[in-house]
Amino acid sequence: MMDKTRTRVAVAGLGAIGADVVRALDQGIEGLSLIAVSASSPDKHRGWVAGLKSAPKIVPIDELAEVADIVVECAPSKVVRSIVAPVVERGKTAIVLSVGALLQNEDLVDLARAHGGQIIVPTGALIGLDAVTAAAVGTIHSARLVTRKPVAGLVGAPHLVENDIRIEGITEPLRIFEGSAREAARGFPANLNVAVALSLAGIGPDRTRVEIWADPTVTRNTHRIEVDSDSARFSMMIENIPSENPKTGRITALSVIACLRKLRASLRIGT
Ligand SMILES: NC(=O)C1=CN([C@@H]2O[C@H](COP(=O)(O)OP(=O)(O)OC[C@H]3O[C@@H](n4cnc5c(N)ncnc54)[C@H](O)[C@@H]3O)[C@@H](O)[C@H]2O)C=CC1
Ligand SMILES: O=C([O-])CC(=O)C(=O)O
Repeated sequence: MMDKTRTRVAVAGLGAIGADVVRALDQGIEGLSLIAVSASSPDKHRGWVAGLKSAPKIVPIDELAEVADIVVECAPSKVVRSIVAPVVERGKTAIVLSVGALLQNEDLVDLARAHGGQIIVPTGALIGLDAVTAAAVGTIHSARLVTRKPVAGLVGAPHLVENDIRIEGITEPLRIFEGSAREAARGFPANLNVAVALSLAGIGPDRTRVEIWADPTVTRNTHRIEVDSDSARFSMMIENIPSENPKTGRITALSVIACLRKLRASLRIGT
């Protein structure tokens, strides 16, 4: 029987991030129960899901909000709206990984506000959002992100296709984009969530500057942030080991798990 004091969590998408988050919930996170998952091809995942201790239900994404208190979105950006809207409309919590999609669906935040729901964006593949959100309480003068990714982490991005920029076979680092976080999200919807996360933590998608390099000399997805504010100046770099999905760093799923642990933890560290 379900323990009513536990918060019911559902996970939408069982790819690189979602599968790790499901495994962690199944192994146990204080105060949380894994109740349901969604997959684009349920039959492919049925055996794996049945083998979990918690044996969550597999339901379509639009049913997750009914059965869970918290829904973790780990799916492609095009389905973010159909996952998040029903959750926040019910005054519940959505943890969103496809952060870039929030820029095309800004009203989701208004919807959450109107119904007492909440959208949580974990630090994900980035570093330092604790410091950025703290600095944003004061005044941030500038925020900049420089991303370097191996070619495999960038191929197929709309910005490259639309501008006929070929990166397969390059032998030296090539700067493929410079612009705002909003433009980066449009041009690299599956590769630059970090730019949008930084911008939402700091000075917004239009003032946050982004540079992207396709770099055949790196094996890791590398992000450097530089922030100048009236309380501190800082720069930080993270070098992410790609997961089974070359666009996604391994640390991203761990960031979600850390975020879930914080929800009900007796000791909570960090902003
Ligand atoms: N915030 C951050 O720092 C980061 C965010 N991301 C984003 O997180 C999201 C998930 O990333 P990954 O796990 O690496 O992607 P992935 O491609 O490995 O997994 C996505 C999964 O969603 C499933 N899916 C597609 N449509 C669905 C539907 N209608 N219902 C249920 N499942 C569906 C796919 O079959 C796939 O298994 C992506 O949008 C990615 O861009 C990725 C890395 C870092
Ligand atoms: O660094 C990573 O692994 C993922 C990334 O850039 C993103 O999705 O924004």
